[in-house]
Amino acid sequence: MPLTLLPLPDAELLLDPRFLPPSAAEAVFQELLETIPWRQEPIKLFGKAVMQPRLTAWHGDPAARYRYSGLSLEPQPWTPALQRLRQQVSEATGAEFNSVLLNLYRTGQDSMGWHADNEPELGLNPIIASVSLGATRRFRLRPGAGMAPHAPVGLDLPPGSLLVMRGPTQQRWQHALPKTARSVEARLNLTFRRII
Ligand SMILES: O=C(O)CCC(=O)C(=O)O
Ligand SMILES: [Fe+2]
Repeated sequence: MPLTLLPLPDAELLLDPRFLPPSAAEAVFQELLETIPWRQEPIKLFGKAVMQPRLTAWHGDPAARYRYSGLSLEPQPWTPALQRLRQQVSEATGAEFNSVLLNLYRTGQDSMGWHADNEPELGLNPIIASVSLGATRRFRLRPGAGMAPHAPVGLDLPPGSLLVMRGPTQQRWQHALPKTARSVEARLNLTFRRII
């Protein structure tokens, strides 16, 4: 299936809900669960170290160093599964990526708060390609500071889906992966990025 442009003002958001066929999505989900060195990292919140409510990993080319919420992350090397996914994502988007941030949401209580991926290392209008595996969770978007009001947007991201954020999306919008009270299995998300 092709990537389809979603109608959101001041954003370029494209979705292919079936980027990977179900069997391939399930296979790579299991492979990543078993082969990625998952860690729970602290972040600094108002000067205090707090554990992130999810597990993470950071892989990429050796030069793709990244500062994220007060952490300086050294990338781990590409694994065969990550290399394959990077190649497939590049073919689908026509873009090159030198790193990938992985997030593992173990239960509905794991989450990611409101933010924009607007770190200087990503450049002004970055392309970020997000692959989702495992349980379907709802991804949310809301206008950033200084933007015209807009109702919050919710997007269910099924396993094997590819969501592309590019153009002004990170300058104009924020996104989050909220907790859910529903009982859900683990979800794994990969955001392919280009660190400049
Ligand atoms: O889990 C998701 O879908 C979002 C992850 C995200 O926003 C990020 O890694 O910056
Ligand atoms: Fe993000």
